[in-house]
Amino acid sequence: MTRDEEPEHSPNDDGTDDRSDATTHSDENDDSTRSDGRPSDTESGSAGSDPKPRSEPESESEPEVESESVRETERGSGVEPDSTPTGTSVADDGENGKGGHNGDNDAGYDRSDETDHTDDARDAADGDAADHDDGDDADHGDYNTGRDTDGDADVGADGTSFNFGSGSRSRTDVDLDVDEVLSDEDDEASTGLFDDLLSGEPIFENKEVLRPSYTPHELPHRKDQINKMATILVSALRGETPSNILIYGKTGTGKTASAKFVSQELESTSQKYDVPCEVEYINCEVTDTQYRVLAQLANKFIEKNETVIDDQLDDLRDLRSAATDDDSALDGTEFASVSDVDDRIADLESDREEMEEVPMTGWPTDRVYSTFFDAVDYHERVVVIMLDEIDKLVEKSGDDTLYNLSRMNSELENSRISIMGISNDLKFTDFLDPRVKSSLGEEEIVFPPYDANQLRDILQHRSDIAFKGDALTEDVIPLCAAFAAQEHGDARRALDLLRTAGELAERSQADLVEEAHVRQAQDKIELDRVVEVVRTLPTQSKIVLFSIILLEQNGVHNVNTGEVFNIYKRLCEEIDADVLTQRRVTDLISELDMLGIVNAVVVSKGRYGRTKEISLSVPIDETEAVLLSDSRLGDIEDVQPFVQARFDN
Ligand SMILES: Nc1ncnc2c1ncn2[C@@H]1O[C@H](COP(=O)(O)OP(=O)(O)OP(=O)(O)O)[C@@H](O)[C@H]1O
Repeated sequence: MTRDEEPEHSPNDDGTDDRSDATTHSDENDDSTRSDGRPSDTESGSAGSDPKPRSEPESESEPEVESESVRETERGSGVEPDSTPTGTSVADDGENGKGGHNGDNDAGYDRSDETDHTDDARDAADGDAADHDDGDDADHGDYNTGRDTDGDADVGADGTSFNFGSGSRSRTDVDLDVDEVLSDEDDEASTGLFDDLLSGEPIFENKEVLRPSYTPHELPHRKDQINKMATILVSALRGETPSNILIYGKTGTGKTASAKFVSQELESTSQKYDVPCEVEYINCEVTDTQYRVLAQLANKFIEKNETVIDDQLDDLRDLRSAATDDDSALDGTEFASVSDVDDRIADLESDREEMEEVPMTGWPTDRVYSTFFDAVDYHERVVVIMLDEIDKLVEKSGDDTLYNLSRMNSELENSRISIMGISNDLKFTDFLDPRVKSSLGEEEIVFPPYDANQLRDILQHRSDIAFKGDALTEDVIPLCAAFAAQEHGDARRALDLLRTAGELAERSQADLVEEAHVRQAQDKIELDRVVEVVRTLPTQSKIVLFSIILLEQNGVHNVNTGEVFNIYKRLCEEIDADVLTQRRVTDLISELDMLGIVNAVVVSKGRYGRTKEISLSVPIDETEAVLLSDSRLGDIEDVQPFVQARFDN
């Protein structure tokens, strides 16, 4: 029945991959560097061209260690300010010594302005003492001010109480009050590191609304697209089949958010008017084979059918017991007798029993298809199947799924389906069978990028819910909007920037989010991107990049391909990797250029011809750290000597 009846035993059929999986580097690429004579992906030209391999089997042991170190570096670069404005510890009575956090903890609050303690006092504090400290005692040599907040003695770690009333401290003034100690200990137990952080006035009212998972109720500047979708889909509420829709637009232009918004409205209106209409959403970046798409749909409909059957069975059993007592209960129903009701109950029970869930692997695709078909056609309804990132499905497994889905209506008896495909790749339809292409693209809706003013409106709407009143200085939203407008009008980027800026402000315990926080956020997001791109490069590209870094570290800037190739060869020998040709290395450098990791410019050298000058466009230390986190490059020991050796040549 289906065009493709091959079972698809995709390595991903375990249902475990997700977007993050899709960005980890592939083992296949690593294979390219083995010197065991096996065919090399990289040499064949495939590796290196895709910095984000999709849901292939991924190396699950992606090294985490170095990303930590990169994060450390970020902190060091001022991304996470490490001190608290003076006086913020006022509310911290008794907490300085908690768990050994004594003023220089790494949670972003620093009590260094009150560290004028004696060593003994510090010992006491470190030892989990109930050291009451009111935060404005920066200038005296005593452990505490005498403004003892509980009006009684303070107690050291060893159970000794200190009398601070005189402003001096003496171990001879031991005056231990056991109840006090115990009650102080109780206080200690109830306050701690997190209480301290929580006690600050948070900047956020509801941070969740800035996350991608949040579906906004208002979508400024998408009215036209939303109305067009609604105009097409309204026929579902009339029991007719809506045209298939293709939605295009660059990333972050609100395609998914708008489509989900319209779907929610459609479903709620269908409930209001009691019209059977359902929307099923599938993210094809995750569910990227025909088997998995059909299995997921089949299981969703089976679950819904079971609920419908259970409800009907409940009603029938009630009717049956009423009719057993009094025949007239059947008046006005389709049943003439109690035995008719029994027959219907038996039918439904057998239907329910036959509904078998599709396993995520193992069945022939044809069986999955027919199970899905039966499930969707079980009762009358209009179904809209929303295939987000539809291009990923086509790229991974061709257009068979779309072909089969788009032909179903001619065979379905009770139900009708309509497909809504969403893509940020405008060209993916070039790869479709012409019949699929024309059927799928009955209606097309384009989502243009947002400009800075539109992004500003979007941010304003969200920030009203996300932040406490007046938490943002007035330049924050325009700056986030301007940065994101440069990134092809990406609302996701704008929201990420705003959220990250808020988090940075919160971590530094600032009262307001300011322009500087947005700039730090921009740097942080950019660095995260670089780290991710570098981390997922094929090993050969990593070696080439590492060669460029080594040259730069040794003071050689604007290097040419020959120089890179020399170092590259030495590195390959060192880690026992295949050595590609210089021509191939030149290609890899061009790919790094396209990814924005290096800058390669062709310069004319007069009668010596033209040459490529290559320089690094990303932060050198962080990039090196990421490269060294690769287990193969991590094997490179003491690279310094041979870089120098190269210059000695
Ligand atoms: N007009 C808008 N108003 C409010 N929020 C928006 C708007 N447009 C986009 N967003 C938000 O921006 C983020 C990205 O939007 P969405 O996921 O819909 O983009 P997309 O076009 O589907 O991107 P991709 O192609 O990468 O999946 C989401 O958090 C979404 O809520």
